[in-house]
Amino acid sequence: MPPTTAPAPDTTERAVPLRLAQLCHTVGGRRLLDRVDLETERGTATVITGPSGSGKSTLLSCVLGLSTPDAGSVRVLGNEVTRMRRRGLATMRGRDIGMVFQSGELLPELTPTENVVLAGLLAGLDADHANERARRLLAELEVATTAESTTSLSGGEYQRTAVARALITDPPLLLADEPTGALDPDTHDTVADLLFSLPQQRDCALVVVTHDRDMAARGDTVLRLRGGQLERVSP
Ligand SMILES: Nc1ncnc2c1ncn2[C@@H]1O[C@H](COP(=O)(O)OP(=O)(O)OP(=O)(O)O)[C@@H](O)[C@H]1O
Repeated sequence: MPPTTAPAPDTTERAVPLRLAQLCHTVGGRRLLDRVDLETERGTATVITGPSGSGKSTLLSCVLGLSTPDAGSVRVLGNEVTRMRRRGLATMRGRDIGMVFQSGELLPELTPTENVVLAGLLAGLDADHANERARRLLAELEVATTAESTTSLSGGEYQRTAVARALITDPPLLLADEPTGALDPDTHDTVADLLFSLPQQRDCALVVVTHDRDMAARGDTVLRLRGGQLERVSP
C-alpha cells in the first residue's frame, strides 16, 4: 500500500517556494498542462502569459490544490500538494500562499480591515496579532482603515486591500491572476509597481498570470503556456 503521508521535505526543498515537476492536467479531454516544470526562487517574480483558455488559471488551481492533476508533482516549500488532504491543503493555503485575483474578491459585508484580519484568523493568527498586522499592512499600502465597506473603495484601494489580505501571514509564495485586469491605466501602474516590489521587499516568490504585456515585461522570468507546454520567453 502507498504511504498516506509524504516524508518531511529536506532543507533544500523547503527553501523552494514552488516547484512543479512533470505536471500534467487534462480538462474536458484537453491536455492543458503537458509535463510542465517550473521552479521559483524567493525575491523573484515569474510571469506566465499565454493565449486565453491555455490553462494559466488552471495551473494556479493545481498549485492551490483546487484541481487535482493527472500526474506529476506540485511542491510548496517542499510539501507535496497533490498528496495533501483537505485540512492540510486549507492550512497550507492560509499560511504559505497569498493569492490576489483580478477583482480582489473581498467580502462586501466586511470592512477592508476586517477582510484582511479574517484571512489572518483563518490562517491561525491570534486576534491581536491579526488586527495589528492588518492595520500596519493597510497603512503601508495606503488604504484608509476608516472605510466602512469595500464597496466605497476605489479600484486601486480595493486591489491594495486584496494585496494586504494576501500578505497577512507573510507568505513565501504569492500568486496573482490578472491582478490589474480590472483597473484603469494609472491605477494599473500603481498596483503593478506595488506587486513587483514585493518579492524583494518581503523575500517571497511572486507568480503572476496575465495577458498584459506591461506586466510581463516586469517579470524576472517570463514564460508562455501554449499547447500544454510552458516555454521560456525571457531571460
Ligand atoms: N472546472 C472546469 N470545468 C470545465 N472546463 C474547465 C474548468 N476549468 C477550466 N476549464 C477550461 O479549461 C480551459 C483553460 O481555462 P483557464 O481558465 O485555465 O485558461 P486561462 O489561460 O487562464 O484563460 P484566460 O486567459 O482567458 O483567463 C478553458 O477552456 C476552460 O473553459
